[in-house]
Amino acid sequence: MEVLNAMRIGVSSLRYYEVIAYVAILVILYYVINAIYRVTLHPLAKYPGPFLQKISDWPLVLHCYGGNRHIIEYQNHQKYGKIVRYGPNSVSDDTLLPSHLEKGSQCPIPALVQHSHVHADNSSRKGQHQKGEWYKTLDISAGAPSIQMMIDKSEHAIRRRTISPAFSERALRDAEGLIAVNARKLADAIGTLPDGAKEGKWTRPTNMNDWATYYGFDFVSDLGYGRSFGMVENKEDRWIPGVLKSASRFLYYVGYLPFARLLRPLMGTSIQDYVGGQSAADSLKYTRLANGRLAERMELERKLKDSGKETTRKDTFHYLLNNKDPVTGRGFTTEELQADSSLIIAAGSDGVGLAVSSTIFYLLRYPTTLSKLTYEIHSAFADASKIRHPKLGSLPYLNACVDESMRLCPAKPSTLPREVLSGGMIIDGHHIPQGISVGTPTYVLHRDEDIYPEPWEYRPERWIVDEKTGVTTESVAAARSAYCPFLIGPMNCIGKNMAYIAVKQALAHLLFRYDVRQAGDELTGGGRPDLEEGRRREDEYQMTDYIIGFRDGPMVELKSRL
Ligand code: HEM
Repeated sequence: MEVLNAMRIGVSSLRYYEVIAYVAILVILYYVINAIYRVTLHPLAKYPGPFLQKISDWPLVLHCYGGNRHIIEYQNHQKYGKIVRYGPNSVSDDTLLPSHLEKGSQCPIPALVQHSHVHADNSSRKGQHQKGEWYKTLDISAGAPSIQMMIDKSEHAIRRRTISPAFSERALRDAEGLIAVNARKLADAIGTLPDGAKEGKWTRPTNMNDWATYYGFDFVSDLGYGRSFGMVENKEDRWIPGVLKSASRFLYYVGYLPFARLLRPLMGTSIQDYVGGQSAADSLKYTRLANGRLAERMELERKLKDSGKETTRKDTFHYLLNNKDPVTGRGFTTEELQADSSLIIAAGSDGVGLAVSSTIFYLLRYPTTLSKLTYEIHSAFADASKIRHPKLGSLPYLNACVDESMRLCPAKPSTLPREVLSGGMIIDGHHIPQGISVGTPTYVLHRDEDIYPEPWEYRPERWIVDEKTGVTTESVAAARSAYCPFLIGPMNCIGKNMAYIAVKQALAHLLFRYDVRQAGDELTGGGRPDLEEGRRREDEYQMTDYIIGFRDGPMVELKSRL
């Protein structure tokens, strides 16, 4: 008691600035001791990585904020090797297991794609992992998790079963007609650019990425809600892609903030309109937009039911509003539907936009490839109305061009975090303990020169077995097995087949209708010598990584071929 009294007297006799100084010293001491622990006794202490990233998560937050995380990850793996510690509790692994290659395995699966993206269903199995904490901030504003946020595997499986009919073979067959309408509108709209209408004239320069992005949003909303945004034809809604980009940046870095869990309860409230800058406000604006789209669609469904009519068009939300999980009988709550509404617009639109604009960039950079692809498309279809599957899906060069674009520009280029569960897991012979975040950076993996010789080159031929080019069955199998723009396993992209159709429809319609050339002396959209290190390759289409790869350019001109 006396001691306590003495302490109280001691503290009360301190001046306020002395108290602040002592508190500051204690805080600094805490961080210094923590940093020393993280580089000495911490279970990840032996793994190489940049010093600041070993002791703090703040560099990662800055990389996400700056949009260059994929580039930093590439540089780190070049410098430190296959396993890199990129945060106090996080490691990434970028290469194939050498043992698989030596054995000449048909399916040399990358170390962490195998472990972290293909989830283990047996909960007692060693090597268990689940999606990391970062996922908890995605789509959080809706008040319930979206399917992508579902961390618990059995809960995810229920959600996936319920959503699956919207992406089934049958749904895809119905979808292609609608996607083709959107692709035709894209080609029509580009043709009405000034000058292009006059026969034999090139259009004025236009930004291919803008058009590809409008198309991505239009097809996703048409397919999702039965009503297109109409961005290709009208300017009214063209503000939406900018808001999504800004919102995406916000959700990216906020999810990695060391105090993210304290912020989560505030997310989705009007506080975001005032605190957190423009991107926080945009995140809320985007949520309201997605909620609004859903509310309209729910109202339509209600009216249809009241009138006893069946919908003639089965869009994605027709399935989501009416489906129940066949095993548990559970349907979706409104909050879950809102979260999936935000997810589906974001997941579908920019991924497809990126694949289309990056393909056009690389085709302009490689004129022989452009000629070969144009020839293939023209030989396959007598007129634009015939551009449909199964023929569209069977064009080997088009398939190879699309795969090569997504190899170089995967829509989610950086490490997607997976958390190791109890029992730990073994990666490349290393035991990684529980609680550690692991993952594979797709951008880095897709540039592994053992699997993709001359990895920076856009070479669709690497996907086609051909004696003349020296591409063997084995090399194509190796390239395929490490290829993961949609990830691998039960939590991969459910819209993968739809995305392929949308990308091929757009490219086929554009190249069928037009000759395309770069506008001006330089091909825009690539790296430049005056940019930061890692962004200086003129032949590499540049992405700004805010979860999804955002981009600009190329500026193009088009001339009608018909
Ligand atoms: C080229 C285009 C696309 C690419 C590269 C792509 C890529 C991906 C990736 C990598 C994931 C996993 C994300 C994670 O685990 O964090 C994912 C998930 C997802 N994607 Fe896509 N996507 C594309 C287009 C689409 C389209 C068109 C749709 C729907 C219309 C869609 C719907 C979804 C959904 C719903 C998920 C969550 C799946 C789940 O958690 O079970 N995506 N996508």
